Amino acid sequence: MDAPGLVYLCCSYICPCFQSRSKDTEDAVLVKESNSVKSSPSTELSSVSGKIPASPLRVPPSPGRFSMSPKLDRIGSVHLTMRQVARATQNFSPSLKLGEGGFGTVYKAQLQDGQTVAIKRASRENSDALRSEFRSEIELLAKIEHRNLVKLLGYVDKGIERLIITEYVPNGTLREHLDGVHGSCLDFSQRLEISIDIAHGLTYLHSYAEKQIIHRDVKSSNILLTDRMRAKVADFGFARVGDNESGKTHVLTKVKGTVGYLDPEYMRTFKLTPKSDVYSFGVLLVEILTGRRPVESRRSPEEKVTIRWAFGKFNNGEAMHLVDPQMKEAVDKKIFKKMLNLSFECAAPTRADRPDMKSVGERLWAIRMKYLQLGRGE
Ligand SMILES: Nc1ncnc2c1ncn2[C@@H]1O[C@H](COP(=O)(O)OP(=O)(O)OP(=O)(O)O)[C@@H](O)[C@H]1O
Repeated sequence: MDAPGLVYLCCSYICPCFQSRSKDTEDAVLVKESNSVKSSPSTELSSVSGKIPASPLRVPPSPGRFSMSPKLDRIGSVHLTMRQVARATQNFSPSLKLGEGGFGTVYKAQLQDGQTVAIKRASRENSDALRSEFRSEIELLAKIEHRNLVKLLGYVDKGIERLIITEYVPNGTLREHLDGVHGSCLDFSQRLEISIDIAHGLTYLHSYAEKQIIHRDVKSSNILLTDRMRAKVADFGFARVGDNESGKTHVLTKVKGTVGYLDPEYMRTFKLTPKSDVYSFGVLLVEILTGRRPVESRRSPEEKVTIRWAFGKFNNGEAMHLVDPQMKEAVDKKIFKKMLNLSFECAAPTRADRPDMKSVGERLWAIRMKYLQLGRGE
């Protein structure tokens, strides 16, 4: 890491934003409920300063969101009636439940043509409040196609039911794999490939999608894995369209995201840019390398905030103490340090010090080259 980056990080960790969140945001935390015990709940923070409405229901239509198109129910390749959905999910059978998030419940479903899909069903009690989130997810997903992003297949909006049909990604979440829930733990090479996949998915959103998209909820439970351990970024419920076309550098908006992954500058200023995703990616990269969640509440105070703990160890020359003990193979010190360096740069407190997602992908790719050369004994 270059010196300025380190200086900024040091300042931040002496007085970390995790602890010194501006009072106005802390006073007005609107929590997007998460029933998942495994993942950190996504939250929505809103200013009470008067500049930004406190309630999501009072937010005026913003130019950053697409308007609801009447043809929306024709998007995607899968068009289902509620009766077909009921059949495909065996009446939303608990046995087909894949998981639960702030938006509702996700089911595995088998279509009549044999195709397996995932169906996200908005919870009834939240369906009105979450309607805009639902629309946001639909409209954004409909416009993207990339192998590292979960693909939207269809959508149903009938009466009180709101359902999103996406490709089914069969191998659980990244967090589950770091927890060893699926048997063997991820080895270093898998972690490196997964990091590259995530970086590529985010680069597409930031730089190559029809409109710039900021995900806003990059975290390990939103990364789904395929049978071949390729990663796909999921859950666009919080995604926002960026404002790069009009030449603006940021979008002014309520703070949404998940505690521990949230960009401190965005939390402080309400200014959202793709660099907020870069910050979350930095936190996620530390999680991938160490296996630890961004906030480990049961640990001693100096180890609670993983990135701060990791940065301290790294600066004390103890980088190799950070290797996830679940990784059984010997991890090359140089390669590991390069990855840590990159994660700290991404999680720099000031966004100007963070690289953009495209160069993060390129740097991970260069690390991969080095890693492969080492494996060949070059
Ligand atoms: N396309 C999919 N294929 C397979 N499993 C999925 C798919 N989408 C979601 N899941 C499963 O359902 C769970 C819940 O997903 P969901 O996106 O609703 O919530 P979350 O991201 O875990 O939480 P939150 O919405 O609060 O951030 C995921 O953790 C995952 O296990």
